[in-house]
Amino acid sequence: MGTNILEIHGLSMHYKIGGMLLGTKITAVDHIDLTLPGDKPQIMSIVGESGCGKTTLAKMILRLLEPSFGEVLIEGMPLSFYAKRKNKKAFLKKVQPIFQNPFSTFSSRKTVDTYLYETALNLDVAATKQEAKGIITEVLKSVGLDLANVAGKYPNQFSGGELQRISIARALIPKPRLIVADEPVAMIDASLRMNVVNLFMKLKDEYNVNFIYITHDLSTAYYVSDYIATMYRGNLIEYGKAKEILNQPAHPYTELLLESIPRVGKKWNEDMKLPDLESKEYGLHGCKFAGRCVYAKEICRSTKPGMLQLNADHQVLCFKHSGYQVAAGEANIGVNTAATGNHSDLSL
Ligand SMILES: Nc1ncnc2c1ncn2[C@@H]1O[C@H](COP(=O)(O)OP(=O)(O)OP(=O)(O)O)[C@@H](O)[C@H]1O
Repeated sequence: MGTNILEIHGLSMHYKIGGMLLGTKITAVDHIDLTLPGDKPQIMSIVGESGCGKTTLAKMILRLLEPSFGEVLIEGMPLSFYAKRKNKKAFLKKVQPIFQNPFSTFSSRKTVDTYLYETALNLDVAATKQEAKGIITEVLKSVGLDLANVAGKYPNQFSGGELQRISIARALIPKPRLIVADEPVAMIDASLRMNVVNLFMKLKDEYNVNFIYITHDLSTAYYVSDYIATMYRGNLIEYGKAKEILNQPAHPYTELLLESIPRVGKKWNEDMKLPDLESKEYGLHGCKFAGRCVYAKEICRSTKPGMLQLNADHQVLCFKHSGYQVAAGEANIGVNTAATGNHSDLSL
């Protein structure tokens, strides 16, 4: 068993909205624990609708945001290690980002191959420009492009799909252990999305690299993933092996999501209406999904569920699986039995 590629412990992010006095606090990521095993390269998708906290989680993994609480470890090393100036390069050699809009990744005034050479030389992957050229040729070939056709061109001379493939090639230059791709197909023509997603599957073995694929695009997520993490209003509500989640979704929200993926490129089912305002749901005391859940009982509204381990590869944040009992040491402490109504038999 290899070292876990990613471990997340009690990770939270609070944002303040509004002024110092009248402002409110939003918990965009709420005490998330998650482990991605490192025995073989994996693709883990983080799925959830707009505003559920996916980007905030990704930014914390990429060290672009400092968590309010908790920690992230990459191959056993806490991110705090990379905060030291001398270790910043080491982080970029291990973890690389791919962003949603490839046109904002590259400046319109610089040729894209300049970026590729800079990455190879600045991260000490190559000692000379000639050596860098060999590496760049190889990574571009891996994403189906030829250096001769890329060299000397500016971003606006490429399509979105081509430019995103160049971003992927650039991320591969240091042969990282983890690539965090935040909505990498969102700005690409629907017909080309599968090309990019298929590339992830090919590259994970070719480069022995793990991917975190953040997306609204459920069909590609379920197609490409080894692991799936579903988020809802800042909570990780289900996590586990993709096959198991596809065959036996345990959370009512994941069930709903699976019902809504008839075709590639499908986003969220427009019929899925929110009964509560988003910010109101964030502030709910119990399960954030209770207002939309057909199985919800009183306990779901009054008490925050704890993560329940269904088996070694599957966990869920839902009372349904514990027969609406509070799991010992899991649910939030200080459960008000009066608030839980007739659930006086709760085993805390
Ligand atoms: N800098 C910020 N200040 C205040 N609130 C923020 C900030 N960034 C994000 N939020 C809020 O935190 C919540 C989670 O946002 P986040 O962007 O992480 O979600 P997301 O799932 O990535 O959404 P999307 O798919 O639309 O990008 C949202 O309610 C959002 O409005």
